[in-house]
Amino acid sequence: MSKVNRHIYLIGFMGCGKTSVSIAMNQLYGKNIVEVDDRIIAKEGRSINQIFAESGENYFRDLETEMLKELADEDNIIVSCGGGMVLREENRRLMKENGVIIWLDATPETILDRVKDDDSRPNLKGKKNVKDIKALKNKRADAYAEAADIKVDTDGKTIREVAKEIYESVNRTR
Ligand SMILES: Nc1ncnc2c1ncn2[C@@H]1O[C@H](COP(=O)(O)OP(=O)(O)O)[C@@H](O)[C@H]1O
Ligand SMILES: O=C(O)C1=C[C@@H](OP(=O)(O)O)[C@@H](O)[C@H](O)C1
Ligand SMILES: [Mg+2]
Repeated sequence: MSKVNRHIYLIGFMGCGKTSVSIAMNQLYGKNIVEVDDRIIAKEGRSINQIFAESGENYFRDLETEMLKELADEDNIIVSCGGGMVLREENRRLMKENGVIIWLDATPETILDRVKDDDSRPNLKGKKNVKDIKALKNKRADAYAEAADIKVDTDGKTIREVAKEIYESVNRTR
């Protein structure tokens, strides 16, 4: 085991299932989970839509980095990241230093189907169509690929199946 601190970081585009899969990993395997978005909401006392509208995306990204630094000191947790966590090189480095990084992926069609009725994501405002999702996903693809240790395609799999696949592949590498 090369890394002392073995968090599991879930990364990937919005709607690929990071939040749901982390909850399933808690239910199935008793793993402690941290939802970075929830920590930010609690710290700020406002929604992500409000934070973006009132303080800007860059302010939100600063909070994400701050959270990653705080979480580095905790013990063996599953960290459900927001979809933009990988955008900063510093964040990718912090995750690499502290655990194994799992990239959850899905096709734009699947993503659209999963996010279409949810208005809690400011970066999807006015972009709930395959073309725009594909474009933003492509823009971020290199960052996800650069960060990831393991990629899991989630199309056609249940949340529990994805959780099981992650659990098994992480244990194989440990
Ligand atoms: N593998 C899956 N199969 C079916 N629905 C899924 C799957 N993964 C996530 N979902 C659904 O998609 C929506 C977005 O999932 P969420 O966990 O919030 O994704 P993320 O945190 O990556 O944005 C939720 O309604 C969730 O129930
Ligand atoms: O990809 C993004 O830019 C974002 C993804 C969201 O998290 P999910 O990926 O869990 O939806 C949340 O952090 C915020 O709305 C920004
Ligand atoms: Mg989420």
